Amino acid sequence: MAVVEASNLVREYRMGTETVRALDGASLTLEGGQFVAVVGPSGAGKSTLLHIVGALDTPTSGSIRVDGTDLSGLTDDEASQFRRTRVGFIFQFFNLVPTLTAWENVALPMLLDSKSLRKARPRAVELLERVGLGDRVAHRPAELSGGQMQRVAIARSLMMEPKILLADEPTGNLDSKTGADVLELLAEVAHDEPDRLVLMVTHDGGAAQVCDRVVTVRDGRIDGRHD
Ligand SMILES: Nc1ncnc2c1ncn2[C@@H]1O[C@H](COP(=O)(O)OP(=O)(O)OP(=O)(O)O)[C@@H](O)[C@H]1O
Repeated sequence: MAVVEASNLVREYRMGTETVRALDGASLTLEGGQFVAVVGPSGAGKSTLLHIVGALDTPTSGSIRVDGTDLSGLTDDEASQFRRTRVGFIFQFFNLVPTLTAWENVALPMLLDSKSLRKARPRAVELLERVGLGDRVAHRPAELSGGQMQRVAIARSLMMEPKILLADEPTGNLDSKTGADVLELLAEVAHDEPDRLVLMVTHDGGAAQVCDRVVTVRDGRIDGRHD
């Protein structure tokens, strides 16, 4: 079963009397076990697409199913539960909590799910080992490099074992060597589990080399083949 099935997505934003069409009939089907890059000109609708796939935004029309769930039918509470438990998010500026250690940041999704942070420690440490940071579990974000902070964020995105990871410009704040290492790690993570999909919006020219598929968004539509 496809992890993402988007059909004819339209997203309009009202700006006073103007209407901006961020997505204009975007259709896309993505299977798991892949690392997919979303590229395209600035303003094309890439982030809007990613936000709809992550249930952070809802389309004006069209249908979207992610990991078997029809997102258009969710209440606000169900959408927030979906985001917390079924999707991992990775951002350009890492979004780590500065006062928490690396392992606490990784374990945080469990706390939000009413589980104790301490109980989640073994799994958080295991995930930090997985991303090459077994010797940094007690460091706070300020004591880590940019690349290390992004690795912590990747470990955190895996905490709830989601089938889909969404990354918005994950290398945008890293130098090219560190960025290449992070792309390599994301590719490994996508291939670790047979059904896992890593979907990444990027302007990084190195992405095409490590990604299994590159999807181009132009004027709110997916260019070319979309199945
Ligand atoms: N919340 C919003 N309110 C109004 N317009 C918006 C909003 N979000 C996005 N847009 C508009 O929708 C269009 C698509 O934006 P989006 O952020 O998806 O593009 P993008 O391809 O991710 O661009 P970039 O590469 O510059 O990040 C743009 O014209 C943008 O100005």
